Amino acid sequence: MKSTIAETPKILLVDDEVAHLKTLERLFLKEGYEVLTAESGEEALAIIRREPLHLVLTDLKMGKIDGMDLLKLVKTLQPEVEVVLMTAFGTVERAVEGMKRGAYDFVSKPIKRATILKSVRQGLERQALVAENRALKARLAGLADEPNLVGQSPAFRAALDLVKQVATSSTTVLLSGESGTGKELFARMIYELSDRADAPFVAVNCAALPESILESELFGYEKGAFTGATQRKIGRFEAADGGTLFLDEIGELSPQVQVRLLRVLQEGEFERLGSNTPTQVDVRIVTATHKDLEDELEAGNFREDLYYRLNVVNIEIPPLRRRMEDVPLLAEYFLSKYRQKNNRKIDRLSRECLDALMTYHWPGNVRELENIIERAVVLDKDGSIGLDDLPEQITSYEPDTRHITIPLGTTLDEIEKLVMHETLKLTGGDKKLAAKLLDISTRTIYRKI
Ligand SMILES: Nc1ncnc2c1ncn2[C@@H]1O[C@H](COP(=O)(O)OP(=O)(O)OP(=O)(O)O)[C@@H](O)[C@H]1O
Repeated sequence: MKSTIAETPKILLVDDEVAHLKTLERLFLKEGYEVLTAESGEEALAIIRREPLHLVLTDLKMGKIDGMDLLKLVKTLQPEVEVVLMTAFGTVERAVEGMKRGAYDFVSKPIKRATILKSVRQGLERQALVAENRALKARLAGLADEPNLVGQSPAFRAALDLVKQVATSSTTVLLSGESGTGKELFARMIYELSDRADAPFVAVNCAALPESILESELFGYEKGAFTGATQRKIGRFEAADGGTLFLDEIGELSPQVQVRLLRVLQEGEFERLGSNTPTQVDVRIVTATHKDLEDELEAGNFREDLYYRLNVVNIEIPPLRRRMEDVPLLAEYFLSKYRQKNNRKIDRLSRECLDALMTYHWPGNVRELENIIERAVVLDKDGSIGLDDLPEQITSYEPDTRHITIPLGTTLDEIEKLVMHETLKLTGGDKKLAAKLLDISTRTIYRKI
């Protein structure tokens, strides 16, 4: 059976017998694989560090880094890559030990063509299955567990864990995070997981209404309380009685409304506008802000006593650019959402499209990503979302050159070189300035170059 992998499989051959390595290379090239070769364990390690692979076929007995070492290194750096070991007479026991440590198979030298081809093909098939399984599981974990909150990154999970922890109490929660990070969704999640899930969830955006209207919206009014108050109206606090009131953009509250809110929090009661009789309510309050409320405290715009009442538990939702691992999951989620909604047949996001999404800095966070995928679904003509379906702000985005990403598994030596190189690029080749930034002497920088 031919391999079921869609991509061209990329395999690394490692053997210190050069003639043997060449024979193997020809054999696998003929099969249509992409083949990389290494004549030593050290050379192989350098490749494993930088190249995503599907399978490694390595001799067991080599110099300083042997096949067994490589097996462990592969399983550490690229755990999904399958390893097939080649053993000479007398090393079969080591090969069996290798299987225990995660090698897919071993073949004995002298190598028979049919045997090794079969072993590598099967190894590749398993690799593809494992990778696919993992992708599906990650997607399911993101989708099924919380129907509308998608994300797998540790930063996102930590915020979600906190939500689960506090949901069942009646504690006041302050959600902070940039615009579009999903604060409202988090508030709904707190509500859905709480004991109050059968009572109402009422959301008010404090920034959307002018002060006078906000006050009457929140607390309600009696007939005749002001011109136009032709009949009594209950406010959102009363509407949310027994349930949860979500106040979005809490940083926008006027001093007057802050005082009234503080009183509800302290005493569980308030008066409708135009009334002297207090109304009692039992409401759980969840608030959200994209502003830094501590700054607002310092600037005197927000009451300290109210801040401490609201901020009993603070859940910070990280901006999307700090959890880029979530971008592919969210993109897939929105693709399937808008594909269904618009009745479109689009099976995938192209590699280039995903790369572009992974490079962008997402100032508008998840909301921006959602809008972009919705637009792409509507614009798409060929059944696959490509670069041409993305707006210019994404395709022409130049990433910040002041940061570099270094994969784990890079040697300190290489890290040093990389940082020096990038710092010199940043200073336009000015070595003195680079030395200052790196906090080393100019002499050292010349020496290292
Ligand atoms: N983790 C997520 N999974 C799925 N959808 C998300 C997620 N986070 C945000 N969204 C979606 O992104 C959009 C913006 O989310 P939301 O309105 O909750 O953000 P917000 O932080 O309250 O924004 P603002 O501060 O501007 O009010 C919504 O359509 C929401 O459904």
